[in-house]
Amino acid sequence: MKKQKLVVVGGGSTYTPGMIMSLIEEKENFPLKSITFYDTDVERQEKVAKACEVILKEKYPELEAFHYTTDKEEAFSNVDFAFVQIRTGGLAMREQDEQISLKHGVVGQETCGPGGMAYGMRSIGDMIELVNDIRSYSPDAWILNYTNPAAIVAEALNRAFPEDKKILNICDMPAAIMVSYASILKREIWDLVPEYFGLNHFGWFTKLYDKEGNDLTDEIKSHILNHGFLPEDSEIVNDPSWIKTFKQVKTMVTDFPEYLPNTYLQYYLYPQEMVDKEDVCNTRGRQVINGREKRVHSLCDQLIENKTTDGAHLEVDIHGCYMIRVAASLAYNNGDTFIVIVKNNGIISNLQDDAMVEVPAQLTNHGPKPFAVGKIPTFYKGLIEGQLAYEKLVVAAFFENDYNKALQALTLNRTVVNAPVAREILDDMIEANRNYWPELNGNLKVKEPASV
Ligand SMILES: NC(=O)c1ccc[n+]([C@@H]2O[C@H](COP(=O)([O-])OP(=O)(O)OC[C@H]3O[C@@H](n4cnc5c(N)ncnc54)[C@H](O)[C@@H]3O)[C@@H](O)[C@H]2O)c1
Ligand SMILES: O=P(O)(O)OC[C@H]1O[C@H](O[C@H]2[C@H](O)[C@@H](O)[C@@H](O)O[C@@H]2CO)[C@H](O)[C@@H](O)[C@@H]1O
Ligand SMILES: [Mn+2]
Repeated sequence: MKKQKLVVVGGGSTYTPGMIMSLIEEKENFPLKSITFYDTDVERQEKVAKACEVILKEKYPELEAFHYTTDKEEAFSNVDFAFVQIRTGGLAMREQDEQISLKHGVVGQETCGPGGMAYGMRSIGDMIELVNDIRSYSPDAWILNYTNPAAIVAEALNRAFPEDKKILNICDMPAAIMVSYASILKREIWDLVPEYFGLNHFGWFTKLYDKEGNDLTDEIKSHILNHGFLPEDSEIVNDPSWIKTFKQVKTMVTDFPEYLPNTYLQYYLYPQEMVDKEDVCNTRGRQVINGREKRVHSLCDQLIENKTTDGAHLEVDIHGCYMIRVAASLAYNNGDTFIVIVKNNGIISNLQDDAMVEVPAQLTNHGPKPFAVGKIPTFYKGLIEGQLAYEKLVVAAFFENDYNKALQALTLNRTVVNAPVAREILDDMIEANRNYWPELNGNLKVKEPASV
């Protein structure tokens, strides 16, 4: 097997140590020659990189090189794979997105509703720049992207690079849900074969089989209805916020029993309930700043100080393994099936061709070969088309610097609906994102005529 040269973009991410542990776990499936970290934040990356150096020395001695850099040429020259996981504006801007939305009585969330729009408008520019940079040094590398909001990033990258067949956007949420299915069924996640359709963070499992073709869907549904649903992946198993989110799946299956929902649908189907249970001073972004970020940074400090992994709490997680198994299937033509984000082109036959949909696809060295979904029923089609229009309008607002398209987008979003509220949120988001968003023109609010 050819050994791969990998660059992790966003080397300072809180997910990087988990990714490194997963690369070690998966070294037989995806053997590496070299790993380089690239980040724009020297200090943030250095802490994580120095810790990863300790892990790699002990657990990946056969790795020929490990570097970290803020120099694009050094990072992107001659690589086979780029794993991209950046967060433009950092977790501080995530918290602000969530708080602005909640102050207007609307869902405050990283990728859903106004938070997703604000984050999307921040991510797009950096992602386009990164793809251009990677392509100028490694024209043939696979670019696998986790950067959120993946739905909006995928739409924007498809618009900016329509001919580039080696960019693949993915999300770990369907896989994390499948980890819970696997636990219910007392099986391995990799033995399960899903049927799934939707947009990113907006989809449904229609069937779940094992590799022998046995249909396990009803067993999962009745388990959820009778015993509820819980997270099982190591990263989230004990996280109270994720536990609440997974528990909400029972309500969704009770109300809409036809298919098994992605956890993110809770924000669109029960927006008021989601707002009511939030604390504006302790949004999810704040919980991550005080939780995962602190935990990862103190783990890094411990590794750097002790120069050994002895006594360090290091875990493999589905987030890392999923990206790596996707990469392995592309690199070695394995033809394994994964849920990924691709251009519709008839996969969902009653949805427009240019939608970026999330569906199962066989991954070979020629890229994803998605399986046909066929016609989807009216309820799902209606929900998806509204969300798709919102996503496309956000991307159009970015590319065309168009205030009115941004306003249309927010008004269409199920978490907002009221146009005056959409306008107030948009204006607050513009103010908060002055350093990140392009300037939007054409605010057509008609002023009251002056009285005569
Ligand atoms: N698709 C998925 O299912 C999925 C799952 C988990 C996380 N994510 C995404 O992964 C990303 C990382 O999340 P995190 O919580 O670890 O964030 P983080 O802020 O801890 O890490 C992101 C890193 O990216 C760096 N960065 C920012 N802009 C950059 C740029 N232009 N070039 C290079 N580096 C840059 C930052 O300095 C930081 O070190 C986010 O976009 C998050 O939403 C996606
Ligand atoms: O609120 P956060 O920052 O904890 O999570 C936001 C991300 O949530 C999903 O990723 C989960 C993933 O599903 C799970 O397996 C594990 O690895 O944790 C991740 C986050 O904790 C979602 O798919 C991402 O898009 C979100 O960014
Ligand atoms: Mn995701």
